[in-house]
Amino acid sequence: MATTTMSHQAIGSIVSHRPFKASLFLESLNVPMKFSPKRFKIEATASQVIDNTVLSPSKNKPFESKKRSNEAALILIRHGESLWNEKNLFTGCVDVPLTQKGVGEAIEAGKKISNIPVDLIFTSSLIRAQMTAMLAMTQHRRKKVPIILHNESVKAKTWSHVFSEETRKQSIPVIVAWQLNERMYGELQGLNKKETAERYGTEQVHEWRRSYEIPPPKGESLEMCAERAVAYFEDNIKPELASGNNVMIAAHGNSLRSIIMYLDDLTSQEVTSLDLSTGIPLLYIFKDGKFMKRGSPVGPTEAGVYAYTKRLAQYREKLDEASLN
Ligand SMILES: O=C(O)[C@H](O)COP(=O)(O)O
Repeated sequence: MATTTMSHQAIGSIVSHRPFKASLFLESLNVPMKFSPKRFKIEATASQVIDNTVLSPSKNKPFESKKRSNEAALILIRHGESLWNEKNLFTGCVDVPLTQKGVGEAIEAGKKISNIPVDLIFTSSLIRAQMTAMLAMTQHRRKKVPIILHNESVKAKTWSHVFSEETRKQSIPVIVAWQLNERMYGELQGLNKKETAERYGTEQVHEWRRSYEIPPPKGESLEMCAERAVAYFEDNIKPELASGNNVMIAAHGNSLRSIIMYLDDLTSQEVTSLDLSTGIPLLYIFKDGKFMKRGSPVGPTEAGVYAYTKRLAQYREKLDEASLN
């Protein structure tokens, strides 16, 4: 699992973000709600949130929806713990499944976002991200069925066609994109992270893992990973958000770091101290062409905190609780 490596300054700037302004988001969906001042409790039900979204046919996806709202939610989730996270091995593009703990993290992440409408899911082509997306959706209040689209060949597409409009409406298309894969870790894939640090030095390994420009031997730098991941985001995901579709992306530590760098306008220096925990969902609202970070929801009926890591989320929660006592 990833550890927190944010500098104090960076932590200060992140934890100082105000809690998730669900009001703004829900108001835009015409959801009647009451906030209790304590913990900003949202009393709108999930069905109110979902039912205020209007389904309609659309462009290239079979089950798309169109909103009355000019806002859309974007949820980012790094996959839960994988079997190689557990063993502390560099994984990169090696396709490793989740551990039991990772399964639990994905389910917990799903509970936190269970009230946020999801119209489209993007995942990498790696099983750990796909498992995370699917497990998270088992917790969703709306109980729509996530269905992986198979557009890799005409046959795959025709053979997986759904013939009922009603069934399609009760489904969420899942789009698999290799561009969202973890950065390719080159000759580090399969090596133990601690042993590699002992062999090459902590500083060198930190540079390979966290710097923007420096690639690991025969692998991708974060910059190279960003070139494909951010281009994919701009070409395929942003237009969906712009047309009002609520999107969830289940991907990886570094493909998401590069997307967050783009969304939060981080410099290549700032991104070196950005580390993501497994299974912490992050919510953004896309409105008027801009991304606003809203937080990591702490529970389906509660406001969130803005935190990239579990430790920061817990820290922020404690601060919030202390300020209310
Ligand atoms: O590919 C891996 O090993 C991890 O998923 C991410 O690696 P990192 O912790 O070095 O970013």
